Amino acid sequence: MSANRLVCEELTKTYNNGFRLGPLSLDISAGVTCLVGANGAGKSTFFRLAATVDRPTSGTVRLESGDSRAALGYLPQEPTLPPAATCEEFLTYVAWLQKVPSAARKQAVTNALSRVGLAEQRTATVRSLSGGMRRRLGIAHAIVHDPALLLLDEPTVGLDPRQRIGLRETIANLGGDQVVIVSTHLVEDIRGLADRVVVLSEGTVVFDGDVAGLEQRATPDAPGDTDLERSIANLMGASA
Ligand SMILES: Nc1ncnc2c1ncn2[C@@H]1O[C@H](COP(=O)(O)OP(=O)(O)OP(=O)(O)O)[C@@H](O)[C@H]1O
Repeated sequence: MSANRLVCEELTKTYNNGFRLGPLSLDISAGVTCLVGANGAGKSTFFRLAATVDRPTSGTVRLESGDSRAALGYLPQEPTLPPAATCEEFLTYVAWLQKVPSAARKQAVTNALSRVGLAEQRTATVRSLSGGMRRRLGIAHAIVHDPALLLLDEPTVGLDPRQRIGLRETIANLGGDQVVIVSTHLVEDIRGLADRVVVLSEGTVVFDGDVAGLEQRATPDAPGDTDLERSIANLMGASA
């Protein structure tokens, strides 16, 4: 049985513009966790620390993995995809980079394409894909090596409503024994996706719980059309 967890202990990151993330102490287990916050709340900063592409000012973040699988898949906010490559060529290259053994590479690419609903686009070039398909290819690139921890930074930004629904279904189906963390500031993403919601405001955790618990935080005077919108509006202003 898998026991994958992302564990943060007193994690902080300070920038010289005065912004400070944390201290965060979080234990995130398998399933989909949505990291929610207004622009500048610290979501991408957290992702860069969790992906170990940036170092904390203090504290620790580590993946505790119950098996020996590859550690990390990371979809940054603006992934770079090679326009002239086909989906298959690109993912085969990524699988090689991620040290998927050559005998298993073809199957890994097939699995990743089918998990994101791009099986029929296998031989299509990246430049011929729609925006939504490119986002899904970005996710395929993050999951081709079946990582224990999957970090998706604002995967639904820039998509039309239909594409967002499709992508949410793709992400919801990933779940399983992976720790999946999705950053978003879109309320409908949270409702469609989250097993757990962590709301950040100005670098601090102001809510950590499930969607039902989040809805209970709504107050009638807050802006928004639903309890979820009203509670998030409240929380985003919480540390202001
Ligand atoms: N490399 C950096 N150097 C200095 N300051 C930074 C750096 N990266 C982010 N910041 C600052 O840290 C704060 C948090 O930024 P961050 O990008 O983590 O927020 P975010 O929640 O991801 O926002 P958005 O939704 O706009 O992407 C901001 O004040 C930002 O200006």
